[in-house]
Amino acid sequence: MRNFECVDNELVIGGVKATEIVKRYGSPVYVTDENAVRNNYHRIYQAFSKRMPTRINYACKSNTNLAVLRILEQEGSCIDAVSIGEIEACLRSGFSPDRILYTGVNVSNAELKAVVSKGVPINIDSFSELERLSKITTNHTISFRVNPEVGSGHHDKVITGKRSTKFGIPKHQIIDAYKRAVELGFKPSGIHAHIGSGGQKVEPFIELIDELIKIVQELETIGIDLRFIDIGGGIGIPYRLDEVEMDLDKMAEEITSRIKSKTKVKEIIIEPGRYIIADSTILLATVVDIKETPDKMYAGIDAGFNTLIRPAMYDSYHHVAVANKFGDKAEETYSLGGPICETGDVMAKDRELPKVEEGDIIAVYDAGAYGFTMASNYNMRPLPREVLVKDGEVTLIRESETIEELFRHQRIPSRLML
Ligand SMILES: Cc1ncc(COP(=O)(O)O)c(C=O)c1O
Ligand SMILES: N[C@@H](CCCC[NH3+])C(=O)O
Repeated sequence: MRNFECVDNELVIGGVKATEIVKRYGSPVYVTDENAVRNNYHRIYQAFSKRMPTRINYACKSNTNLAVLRILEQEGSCIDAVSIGEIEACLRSGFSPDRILYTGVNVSNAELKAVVSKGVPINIDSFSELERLSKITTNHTISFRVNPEVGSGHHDKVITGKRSTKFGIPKHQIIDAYKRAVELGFKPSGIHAHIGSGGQKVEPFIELIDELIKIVQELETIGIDLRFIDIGGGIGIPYRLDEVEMDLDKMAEEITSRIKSKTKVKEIIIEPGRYIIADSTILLATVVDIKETPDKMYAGIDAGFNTLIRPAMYDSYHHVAVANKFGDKAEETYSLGGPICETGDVMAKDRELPKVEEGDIIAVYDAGAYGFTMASNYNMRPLPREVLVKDGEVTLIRESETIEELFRHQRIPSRLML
């Protein structure tokens, strides 16, 4: 969580007052600070690259805005993509196919063919996918995702590495997968696992690397030498004031020292999404309604789980502040309800805030990862704008949808028009 500048009692991001942004672009609006994205990328890249050759595959499912992708392309990042749509976004943003690694789950033949045709390396998730790919081509760069039976994450729904989840090749079958790939004519280049998202502890990553190293060593004894180990993403960030950042330096040291001393592997890949983009972005919303119930004060805002679903979906905590009363002391406890017709549509529960009035601007922190990318049109509400701020300048990077656009894919059969 970032410490934002306070000027004239107002929250300032990237040199621009939040109120100015809302005046110009309306609300709700996602605001991304370009310098923060660049700095986050550097921090994680440096932590690992000073120890061994490192590749950052930014997990673009966290935020696929093309401007964000351009920034990361300029920084030298590579990409973790999960769909042909994400691949297309990255190609359009200037990433060459070899800078993208496709890790799908339950991949259809149509998608496999499309990924092959784009020349993007494939990280295979199942025996079925391997066999189906071999019928399309065996002249393609592949690696395997293993289920390491090590899991971690901020919520049960986002822990991927536990035994028996839908992800990866079961640990006890992974050696056979490599043998089969070689038999089919492939030359597997690496191994991948992802334990889950948003964990704040280093230990699961150490457990993971120990598991991956055991597999790599066994492969080396049968003559299959891998170029890279990809430890996936999942590095959490402090969403609460009293949380501390995970010790990235310790994580990097523990992992890289083991790889270097125990395997022939030459490169580590990390796939951070949240770490790079979450705290770069705030969501600005306007207070439209105040309601006092017998037990609670609600401040009603114009952003609900259609705009940011994490609180409703995972009970996630996002820090909130009144951007136009940024220096004021807290006076009352409010819950921030959204405009969606569901009881669970509460962005923030029981927060101590300055006196909130209609027209105030609420800043929802750490909204850059899995914010816009998980937004929806539920209740027929158009998707919001996104803007980029840098050194006092604001640029629109996504226009909001219009009501008209909500109808563009619907068709009414003519017989219903009679
Ligand atoms: C395969 C893979 N890699 C990387 C990530 C990125 O995770 P995070 O945003 O927690 O770093 C995800 C999402 O959990 C993922 O599924
Ligand atoms: N969407 C989740 C993270 C899951 C990442 C995708 N594997 C979140 O908002 O925390």
